[in-house]
Amino acid sequence: MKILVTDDISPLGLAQLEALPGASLVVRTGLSEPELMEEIRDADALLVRSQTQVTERVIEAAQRLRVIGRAGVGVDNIDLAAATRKGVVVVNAPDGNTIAAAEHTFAMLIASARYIPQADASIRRGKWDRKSFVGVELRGKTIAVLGMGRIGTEVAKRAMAFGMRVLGYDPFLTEERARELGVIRKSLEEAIAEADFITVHTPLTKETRHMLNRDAFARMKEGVRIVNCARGGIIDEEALCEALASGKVAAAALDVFEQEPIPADHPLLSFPNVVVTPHLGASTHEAQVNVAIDVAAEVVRVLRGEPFRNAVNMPSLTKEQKEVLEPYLLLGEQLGLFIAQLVDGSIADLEITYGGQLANYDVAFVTRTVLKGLLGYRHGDEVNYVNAPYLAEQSGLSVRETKQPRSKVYTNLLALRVRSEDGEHRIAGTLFNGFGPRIIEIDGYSVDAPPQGKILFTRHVDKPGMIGKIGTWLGNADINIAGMQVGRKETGGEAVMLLSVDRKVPEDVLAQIRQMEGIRFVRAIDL
Ligand SMILES: NC(=O)C1=CN([C@@H]2O[C@H](COP(=O)(O)OP(=O)(O)OC[C@H]3O[C@@H](n4cnc5c(N)ncnc54)[C@H](O)[C@@H]3O)[C@@H](O)[C@H]2O)C=CC1
Ligand SMILES: O=C(O)CCC(=O)C(=O)O
Repeated sequence: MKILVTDDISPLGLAQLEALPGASLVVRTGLSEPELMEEIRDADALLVRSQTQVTERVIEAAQRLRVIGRAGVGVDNIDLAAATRKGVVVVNAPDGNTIAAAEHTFAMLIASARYIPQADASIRRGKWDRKSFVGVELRGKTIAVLGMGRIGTEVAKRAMAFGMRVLGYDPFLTEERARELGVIRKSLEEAIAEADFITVHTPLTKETRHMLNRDAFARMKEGVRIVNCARGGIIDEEALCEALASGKVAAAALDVFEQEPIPADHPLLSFPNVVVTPHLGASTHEAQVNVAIDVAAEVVRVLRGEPFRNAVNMPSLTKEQKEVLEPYLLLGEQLGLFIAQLVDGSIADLEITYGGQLANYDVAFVTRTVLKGLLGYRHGDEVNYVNAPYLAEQSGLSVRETKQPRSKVYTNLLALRVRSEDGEHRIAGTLFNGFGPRIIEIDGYSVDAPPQGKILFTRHVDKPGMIGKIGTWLGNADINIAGMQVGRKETGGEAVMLLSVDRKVPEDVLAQIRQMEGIRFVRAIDL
């Protein structure tokens, strides 16, 4: 198993990966895209920080890749859509560098308010200039924190400790949470218009790209100070240069840039009131150990097939969710796999009904397992929990989830209905206390069978001798029957039968059974 590491990641984290049986760790930093494409070809896992650009071409070149681990928060250097398409799970380490980034933001804010780097440089040039570096105090000033997530919140707390009035803008910041933190909740327009200092802490997304643009700078106070320790691109650098040149912006402190490394002749570097660092927000010993240990543990979990917490391109389960939902994950996949084998032709739509207590949970992950079972039957190993929803969408399958919390018959119910060119099929399952997952209904007939193993499923006329004849065909083919379940709605109507068999019923035996008088439908199911 090859684990490729292409950025500087703490050896304390990598040790966990080296300890994996059969793992071979390959550390190669500073690779060009073609070199990375070559190196990733036979890799099972890739670990990066922010430097490696994991492009679509790189992901497509990988033949065995299962996981990309990002030792840090931002994943804008990874083509998530390409990873999802390819079924590669992307995990990050979102908690380990929060404090490092918040403290760096404050270091930058104070450095720019008090001209510390400029004064330091002046002394080193042999001067003792006390007039050029008169700064501003933080106490009593207003700071706008754009993005009140982990880092923004820590920055807000520190700003309050300095006696600042803190305005918070974040679509997910509730009034209650803002009050709890002592932050004044504002719209983006209000926040940037009132602030003496503006600091950004959002990810770089389509919405946040150039969030601070010409228009935004025009609305700001004269002499505002800007800090960006989140991502280059959230601030339009051209607009910032204009605002610095006009004096609208008194100072800027930047750790991140639209292009990294920032070109030495970049116009921003010509402003003496701009303080810069080379993307050092997470560069503390503590943070680098934290993120390396966290991300390596996640990658180990993915490689071992264990549940992981911080997936970026699929939902993760909390410990509590996992405890409740785990048996349904298996049931969902088995029901999906079962119904896929009942259907002929392409499936147009799928309805998943969550009934009883199950309806009260976030069932997104269960839906993924159903899709994996359903699509995996036809597309094989190419389908996994990461790309199943994408592949469903690609194949034009419409998926509908319905919830019926008041299901009276079963405490929990998971039912699938698919519509295809040849009609409709339905299957339902539940979890019986002490008996595990059971199939309880197929095409409207009540049954009670475990969703596993090799099964012969028939729908036939309910008349004497049918079961015996089918049994004889199986006996002639030397196929042992391990269990049997029958179900019918009324005597003499139609019945269904599920025979657990020791090996899959081959096509020639199916053909013989299919020709029997009274047989309506027969399938060899392999779960
Ligand atoms: N300079 C550095 O070395 C580091 C930079 N970062 C950057 O900081 C960013 C934030 O990190 P965390 O606080 O840990 O992430 P987080 O996910 O906890 O917080 C991000 C917040 O931004 C908010 N947000 C998203 N879109 C928004 C929008 N359009 N307007 C306003 N708010 C929006 C979200 O609701 C969320 O609360 C990361 O995405 C990363 O790019 C993180 C660590 C180190
Ligand atoms: O890996 C690094 O040093 C950068 C950290 C960062 O930008 C992040 O975690 O988003």
